[in-house]
Amino acid sequence: MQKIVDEIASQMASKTDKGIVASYIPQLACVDPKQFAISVALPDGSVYSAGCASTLFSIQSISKVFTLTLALGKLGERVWNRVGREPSGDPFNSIVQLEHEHGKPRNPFVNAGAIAIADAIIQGHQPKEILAEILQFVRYLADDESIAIDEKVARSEELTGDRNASLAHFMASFGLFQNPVDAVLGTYFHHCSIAMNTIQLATAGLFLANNGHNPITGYRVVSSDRAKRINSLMLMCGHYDGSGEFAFRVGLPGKSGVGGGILAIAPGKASIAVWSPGLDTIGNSKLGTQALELLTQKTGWSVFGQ
Ligand SMILES: NC(=O)CC[C@H](N)C(=O)O
Repeated sequence: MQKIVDEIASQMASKTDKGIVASYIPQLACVDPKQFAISVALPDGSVYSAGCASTLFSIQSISKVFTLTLALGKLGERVWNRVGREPSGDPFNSIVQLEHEHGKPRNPFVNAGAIAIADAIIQGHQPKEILAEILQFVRYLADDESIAIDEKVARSEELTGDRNASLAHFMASFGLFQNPVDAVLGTYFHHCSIAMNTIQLATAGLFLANNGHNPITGYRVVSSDRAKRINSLMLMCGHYDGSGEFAFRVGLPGKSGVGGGILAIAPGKASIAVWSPGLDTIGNSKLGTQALELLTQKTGWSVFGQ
């Protein structure tokens, strides 16, 4: 495995088109687009990495996998009263579907869906308490107490978050929110601003590759049935309107973030984190996708067959 990840990192280093760094969140535009990292965590707890695997990056929408998992734990099937489970076929921050579908987002991974999930998990608590709980959950999954929120990124998102505020207020106008919109948005912006490296992220995803069981701590995080369902949502919706292309090229459940990270799950085999900040036109990591495509070609990992 070490040889495979080393080969992938050296092939990615030679690519000239590394995509474009997200600029609508100004703090993300400051990141050097030449960076690349990959970590592959196996169910026996071993992790194989190449590139700048200990460099922290903004996990952005990958955090939506963790908040969905928490929401399912707190609300069970009632989560599906708040969000659907269908691919949107629209950009992550699109507002059009929301009007047709009376304020209920298509899935928990588009921005509107994740904002609705943030509202669902606050349950009358202070946003600070919920953020502490989200962070504690991610630290537990990654087995790393050092994971934190990048306050500069959170502030940058808040200052430029008009689109997300529009989505939130629009949903609230249907009477769907249980908490003040500002509290919900603050929670959402902050969980998107969690900073992690690929080693931590690949480790945090292991429960999804291991039937809901965290092989490092020995604890069950979710039932195997729930892990299967989270994986299916990642496959169908994890890359927004690029989900079909990602399934076609990579063949694994995956969740991307505009920070350039992708968490991909090969059920029963591995949890993989890649990071390269340059994005394609849809907002998914350009080299990250290419690296995962190469990895699945080399390993034969795919949920669709060898
Ligand atoms: N695709 C993403 O990673 C988007 C998340 C980002 N925080 C936003 O709200 O726009």
